This record gives sequence, C-alpha cells and structure tokens, in this order.
Amino acid sequence: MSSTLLRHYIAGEFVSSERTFANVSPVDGRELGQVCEAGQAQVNAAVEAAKAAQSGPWGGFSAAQRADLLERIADGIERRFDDFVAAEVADTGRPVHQARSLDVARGVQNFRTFAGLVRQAGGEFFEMRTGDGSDVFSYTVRKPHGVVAIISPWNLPLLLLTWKVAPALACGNSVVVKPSEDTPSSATLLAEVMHEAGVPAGAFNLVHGFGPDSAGEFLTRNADVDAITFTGESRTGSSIMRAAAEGVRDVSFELGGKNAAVVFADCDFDAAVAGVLRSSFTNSGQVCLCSERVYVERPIFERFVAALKAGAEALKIGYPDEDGVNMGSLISHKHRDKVLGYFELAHQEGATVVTGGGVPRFGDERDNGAYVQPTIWTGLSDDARCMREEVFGPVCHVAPFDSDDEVVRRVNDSAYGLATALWTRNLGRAHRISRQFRVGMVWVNTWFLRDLRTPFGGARLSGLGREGGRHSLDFYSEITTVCVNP
Ligand SMILES: NC(=O)C1=CN([C@@H]2O[C@H](COP(=O)(O)OP(=O)(O)OC[C@H]3O[C@@H](n4cnc5c(N)ncnc54)[C@H](O)[C@@H]3O)[C@@H](O)[C@H]2O)C=CC1
Ligand SMILES: O=C(O)/C=C/C=C(\O)C(=O)O
Repeated sequence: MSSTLLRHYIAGEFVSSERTFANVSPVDGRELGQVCEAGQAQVNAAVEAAKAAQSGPWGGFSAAQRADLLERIADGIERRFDDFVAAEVADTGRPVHQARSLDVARGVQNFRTFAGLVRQAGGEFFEMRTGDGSDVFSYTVRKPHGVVAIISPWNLPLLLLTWKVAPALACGNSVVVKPSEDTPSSATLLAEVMHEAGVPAGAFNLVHGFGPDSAGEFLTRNADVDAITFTGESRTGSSIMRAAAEGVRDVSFELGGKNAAVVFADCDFDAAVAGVLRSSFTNSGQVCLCSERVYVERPIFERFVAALKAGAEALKIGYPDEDGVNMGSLISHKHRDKVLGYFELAHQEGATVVTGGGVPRFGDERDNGAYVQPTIWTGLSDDARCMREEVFGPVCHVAPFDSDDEVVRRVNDSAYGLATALWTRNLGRAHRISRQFRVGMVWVNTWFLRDLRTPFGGARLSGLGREGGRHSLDFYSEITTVCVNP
C-alpha cells in the first residue's frame, strides 16, 4: 500500500476525515495503519457525487463503453495483482495462495464476466394481436436505478465487493461502496485502479467506517440511494431492510448460512472427505457457504469421522506466506471471541470434541493473533444452539443418518437456506433429493464451484433475491416496458 492512512474516494478524489480508526493485523495483533471514518456529511457528499454522475459524462456511456471500462478495470487489477494480494493477506491473515487463486483472480473475473454479459444483454420482445386485429408489440429497455449502495463484509473482501461493483457499473449505476471496517485495504486499492482506469468522477465512490451510527447506516438511510446490495450477517440484513423500507428502495441480500454437507455410503470416500475438509475449513470456515452441519450415512459414519479428524489435524495453520499453509487466522480478536464462545457452548451442550476446540500456541508473535484450531464435534442434538446458529469459524458437527427422507428433513430444519453439498455416486438420487432442499444452491460431488452466470443467493434467513449472470443485470437495472400500437 502506498500509504498507511486509508482515505475515502469521493467525486473522483481521495479525501480524508478527522476521525480515524486502526486497522489491526489478525496475524499478530499489530497496527497496520489508520483508516478514515466517514461522518454523515462525507457520506452525503459521496451520494451526491454519485447522483450527479448520472447526469454527467457517466450517464452518457453506452453499454459497450461501460463494458470497455470494466475491461480496463480488470486490466488495472491484474497490473497491481501483487499489491491486491498483499492488501488482502494483511487485512485477513489468509494464506497467500488463496488470495492469489481465489480472491484477486475472482476480482478480475467479476469485471470481465459482467463486461461480457452486458455486451450481450438484450431486452425482451413480445407480439400480441388485439381484438380489433392490430398487431401490438412490446419491448423492454434496461436503465440504471441511479445510485446503488454497496455494503460488503470482511470474509472475502475483494471478491464480494467486485461481485456487486462490476454488475452495478455494467448496468450504468453510480455506486457508493462501504467495505467492512475490518478489511479496508483492497477496496482502497480498487479506488486507485478506478481512478487510473478513467472511471468518470462520481461513478465509483468509497467511504470507510462502521455499520450502526456510522458510514454504513448513514449510507443506507440516505434517501438519494435508489437500491442497496448487502452481504453479511442476517441480523444486519434486517436493519438494512428497515432503512430501505423508507422510500421503498430495492434490496438484494446475501446473508448467513448453517449449511449442510450430506455424505452417502456410496460416495467416493476419499473425494468426500477431501470435499468436506474444504467445505468446513476453507478460509478458516469464514465463507457463508461453508458446511457447519455434516450428515453421514450410518454404515460409513465411524470411518468418515476418523478420516475427517486425520485430515483436520493435518491442516497446517500458520503465517500466510509459509509453505504448505492451509489455514490462517480468523478475521479479528472480536470474531475469535465469538467463535470461542461457541466452542464453550458446545461443551455445555454436551458435544464430543473429536479434534480442536481451542487456540493453537506458536511461541511467537502469532500468539497475539486471532487463530483457532480446526474443530470437529459429534454428539449434539439437532436442536442444540451450536447446530442452529452460524458460528462462521473452522468448525463442523458430524452426525449419522439412516434414510433419504430423514436427512432431507434434518437439513431443512434450519432457519437458514443457503447451500447444501451432496456426496454420492448415485446421480438419480442426487437429482431427486437436490430439489427437496430449501436452499438456494446444491452442489453434488463438489463445493464452491461457481459459474458466475448462475443465480446465487439463499432462502429464508440466508437472503433475498438472486445475483449472478442475468439475475445481477436484472437487480441492477430498472426495466421499462414500451408497448407500441402501430
Ligand atoms: N457472508 C456472511 O454470511 C457473513 C457473515 N458474517 C457474520 O456476521 C458476524 C458479524 O460480522 P460483521 O462484520 O459485524 O458483519 P455485519 O453483517 O455486521 O457487517 C457486514 C457489513 O455491514 C456493515 N454494517 C453493519 N451494520 C450495519 C447497519 N446497521 N447498516 C449498514 N451497514 C451495516 C458493516 O460495517 C460491514 O461493512 C460474524 O461473526 C459472522 O458470523 C460476517 C460477514 C459475512
Ligand atoms: O460469490 C461467491 O462465489 C462467494 C460467495 C460467498 C459469500 O457470499 C460469503 O461468504 O459471504
């Protein structure tokens, strides 16, 4: 990073504020730098700039020009790939190889994908014969909403931010982005790339700060914001929805999950063990798609738990740039306290701790970091709080099951409904039961394999609406129908 003071980006300029807060490394607890905190006036200025951009040069861009701009932004991220990796790793403590292969690579891909999609996006066309014999035709045109507020979380900072910024700009909106207070760095770099790529002033704005009574709430309550897209905790989604109700603004929410993995006795055993290790422990369990409930068909239950335990104990926890490291820290000490609270609760609720359950000791500065051990529980009842609430850490509970109907019922017995992963060689069964899960996404013999054109989102507490492919174009557009009676 070029500076240790991270600033806002408003109306095409980097600006600071008097109030700042510390950006703290979750690897060793040291301060990485200071971040400006936007007050009400600065958030209002960002929204005003975004609104003004709609009637300036940005408002005149054609879809093809916007697509070209998105390609230039993707080129800009690629040119500064190593800076983005360093920013993401410093803020999150994740392994460097993950930031390279997932976070930053996907940031680039989001811009290229939505550039391609908006170039192809057509409207709809219908013909209808009326009672008097005339042929009426109707067609649709896509227009931007205007100003879109983007509130993003800390778990996959650049990936989730670009997943929203790219289609919002592709559709011609102006955006005001509020990244998580825990991960301000890659968003600031993205503002630098926007500046270098020649994004017209006001089309992309960035404000730093917190949620309640800070930049997040100021932004979502601003009446000139036309639509809000948010990824984060379900409770925060409810607060934002209350703010959006004023003025009946459009919302798109990707919220939490208490996802299940279902392992049938006929699965490819080694692939299923490797898959569940990934789905439970990737990014230290801090992906909304992670599996915290694992159901294993009884004939292979004991063998599966033993193999999963061996796999979890073989995961290497350490510095982000260490060779062979699989797991980094959690995002923050605050989040570690939350995860450790669930470790304690599991103990009180009668769990058997198969492995983990504590904090690794390194004997160096990482003991000031926010690490926890990968943890596996068995023996909890389906109504235990640890089975119903999202922990968002490297932990799963493994339970046996005996029939398809039973496992579908238990998987669906959740307030959440984001994703399920199935492991079986019987594709007939996979097709049959996939549709029975009350979730937005089902993976069969894989996990977190994403075609960016497919709908992404969840049911019930897991979200509202779908993004991805044309679903993103629909959310980020206002569609007008024109009916012509020739
Ligand atoms: N994708 C997911 O499912 C995620 C789930 N979480 C869960 O949420 C818990 C809390 O983590 P947080 O970072 O505090 O998540 P959060 O949902 O509170 O924060 C996400 C974003 O929303 C903003 N925000 C918070 N309250 C707001 C409000 N009232 N109005 C507008 N913006 C607001 C935050 O500043 C941040 O940018 C975690 O322990 C984890 O369990 C966190 C991040 C992502
Ligand atoms: O878009 C993806 O591929 C990943 C999405 C993950 C989340 O939404 C999350 O962890 O919050």
